[in-house]
Amino acid sequence: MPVKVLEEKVILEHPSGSSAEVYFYGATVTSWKCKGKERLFLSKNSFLNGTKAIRGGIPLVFPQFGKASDPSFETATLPQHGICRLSKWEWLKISVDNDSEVSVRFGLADNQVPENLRKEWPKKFRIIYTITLTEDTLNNHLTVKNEDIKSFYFNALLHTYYSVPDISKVSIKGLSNLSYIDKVTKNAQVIDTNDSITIDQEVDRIYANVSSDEIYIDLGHEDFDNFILKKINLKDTVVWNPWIDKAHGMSDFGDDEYKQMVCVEPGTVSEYVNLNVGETWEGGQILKINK
Ligand SMILES: O=P(O)(O)OC[C@H]1O[C@H](O)[C@H](O)[C@@H](O)[C@@H]1O
Repeated sequence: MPVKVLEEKVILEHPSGSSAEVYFYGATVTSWKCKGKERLFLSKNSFLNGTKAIRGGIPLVFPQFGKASDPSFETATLPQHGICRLSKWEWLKISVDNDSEVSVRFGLADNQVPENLRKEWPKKFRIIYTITLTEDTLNNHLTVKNEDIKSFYFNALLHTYYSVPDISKVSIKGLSNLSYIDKVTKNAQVIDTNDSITIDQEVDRIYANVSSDEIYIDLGHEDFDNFILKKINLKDTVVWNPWIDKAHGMSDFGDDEYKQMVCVEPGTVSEYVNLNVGETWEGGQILKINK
């Protein structure tokens, strides 16, 4: 069977041997294996029982990235990163199943969000999340429909944790010579003139309005394929690694695990999308392994 529906998660299997796992909780993709290797990072300390957002894989951020800076804004009382990663999603079954791809769908409407979160953002909406697996790609596609009687604002982001063999060898290309907001130093605008981003300390950056739709994550290791990330209608990119002190401070993250991961997160977070009544917004990413 190319798709196994278990109690807590769905497993997609492609004839080539690639596979993916998606928890109903958060519709969080927790595993993507291809060519015999795990490509996503999932913390060994992550909660998987629905009591806390899953630490790893691809948590979904919506309708607020981080916390809103304006305390009077409509998303201001939501928890960090919003409601999607804290809600149990509906299984909308298999949409494609053939020799080249396996595709499944999950749904989340306002009335499926836990009551304590729903009251903090009482908008009517429906999200369809489509996950498609091929031999060497994973495609995550979101549609958000406004079913309210008023327009609403939102951020959306795919908080993707890549598994890396050694963070000191990783370089990220496609973001050089761009200004970013540095959340670590609280500097409003910084320009990195290096050809690529390397990580040897805590990194937490928001690159806004990135002109290229492709980002390359080079693992710098001959036994590991690199990644190409193609962004679809997601103009911003967040790069994050907690490094030593922040790693120690997270109960659901191993002290040394910062060496095995990097988050490269396409999203629309520098400005809110204003979605009119009855309208639908779409965005997503395609991850591809690349020699
Ligand atoms: O701990 P979480 O709520 O999952 O957030 C984890 C991280 O997410 C993003 O990458 C933010 O830019 C970081 O500031 C934040 O620390």
